[in-house]
Amino acid sequence: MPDSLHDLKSKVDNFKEKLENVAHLSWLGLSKDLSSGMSQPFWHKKSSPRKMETHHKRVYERFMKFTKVHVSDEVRRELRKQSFDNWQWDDPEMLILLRQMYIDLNLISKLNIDINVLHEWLYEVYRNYNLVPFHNFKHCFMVAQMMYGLTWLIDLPSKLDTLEIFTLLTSAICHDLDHPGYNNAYQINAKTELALRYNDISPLENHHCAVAFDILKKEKCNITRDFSREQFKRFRDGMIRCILATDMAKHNEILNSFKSIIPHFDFNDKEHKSVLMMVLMKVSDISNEARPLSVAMPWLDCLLTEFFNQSDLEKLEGLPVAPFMDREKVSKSSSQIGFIKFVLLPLFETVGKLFPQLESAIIEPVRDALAYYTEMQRALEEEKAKKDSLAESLEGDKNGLLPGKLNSGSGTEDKEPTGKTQSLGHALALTRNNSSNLRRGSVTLLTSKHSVELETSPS
Ligand SMILES: Nc1nc2c(ncn2[C@@H]2O[C@@H]3COP(=O)(O)O[C@H]3[C@H]2O)c(=O)[nH]1
Ligand SMILES: [Zn+2]
Repeated sequence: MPDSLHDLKSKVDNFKEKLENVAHLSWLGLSKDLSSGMSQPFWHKKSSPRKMETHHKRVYERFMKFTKVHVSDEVRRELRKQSFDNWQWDDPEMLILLRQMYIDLNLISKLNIDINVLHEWLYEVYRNYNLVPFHNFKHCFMVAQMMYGLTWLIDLPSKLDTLEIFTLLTSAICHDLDHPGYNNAYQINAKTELALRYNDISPLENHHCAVAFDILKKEKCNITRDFSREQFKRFRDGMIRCILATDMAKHNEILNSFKSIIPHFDFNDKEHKSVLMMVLMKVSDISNEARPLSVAMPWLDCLLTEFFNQSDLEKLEGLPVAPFMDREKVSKSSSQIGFIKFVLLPLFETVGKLFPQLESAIIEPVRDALAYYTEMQRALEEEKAKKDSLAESLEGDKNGLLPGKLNSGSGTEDKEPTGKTQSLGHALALTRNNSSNLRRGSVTLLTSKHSVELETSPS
């Protein structure tokens, strides 16, 4: 290698090393801003298998480096909160945080888990999540983090045994392994290999669970290595139940069986505990809207991106398309209003009967989210009505029905200076940035707390 090139390479290596060292600073505070590196969503990274391998290797190296770093008490406290912001942390850091959950729940010491085996297992789990918009490693992390937060909030260590706590956290981490980004309906309608293998019965969830046990079969990743036969059986039964419970086709069945035991719930009853574990999995899996808006909104974008990718493919392949996934029929607000009203709140409120602590921690935030999306929907409809009436007026004008009214340069749109806010009630105001935005159908919603750019659906 010529000297000048060698010199340049060593400078680049040096700079890379410095950058990685700066990354350590994030352990000192909680406000690391990675937004500059996020100009493109992570699933847009087009990667060849070789590039992926290199990327994984780098994640592994950074993760291993971080295992030597102490996680501050402040971060450990934050990790227990429902408001935890995953967007501030990158993948190696999230691996460290998952590791910390096992440590802080005393699972390592009580179940005699080799910490190096835990590292290998976590990395292998990470590698088995795909770069899809929603069902990726970050989602696995968030579900595990919610489960971890709930564990402390409702004091599970005093109600469940160590193996059950281990089963819950491990199920949360493994529950979407190798998700392809297309749901069960697609698998079944497209007659994919997974649907054939599992005879159309929860093909994805069966697959996630099978991959989880495949990973544990590797000796260097086997965190259950020291379990007795009885412990492993109990863990395996629990994992299978918890992961299969995340199939939304089972939603009503599980919720109803939980409702029926609430009046006489007994923490000494194995079956009661098992149903509770399934319900906690479900709560954690669909809990994004219990998070602050700044955390939840990007997740909704990810979810809708995955939905729309699927429905686009279904249209191309001539397969049935679910209306809630169809970009022609769904908006953020319509999607969330239905989901929160008919799925989230009935589930969360039922669990809240057994654990009143959930009221302020996750039920109230979900009610706030419902109010927010309801206002968003109202604003969209109002905007659409205005657009429709403007279009009608213009049409009438073209036909000579409204002489001079709109082309006099004093139409409603032109009268209002750019950025003027029109009141839409106390919680929310609708601002038009400028007339070109209006034409594109884009509005900005300003609430007392948040500001959100909206794309209205084409009319
Ligand atoms: N509309 C909507 N659906 C959600 C939300 N969170 C989870 N879901 C759905 O709930 C499902 C849970 O199981 P999946 O992960 O298969 O797919 C998930 C989504 O279809 C949300 O915030 N909004
Ligand atoms: Zn999930």
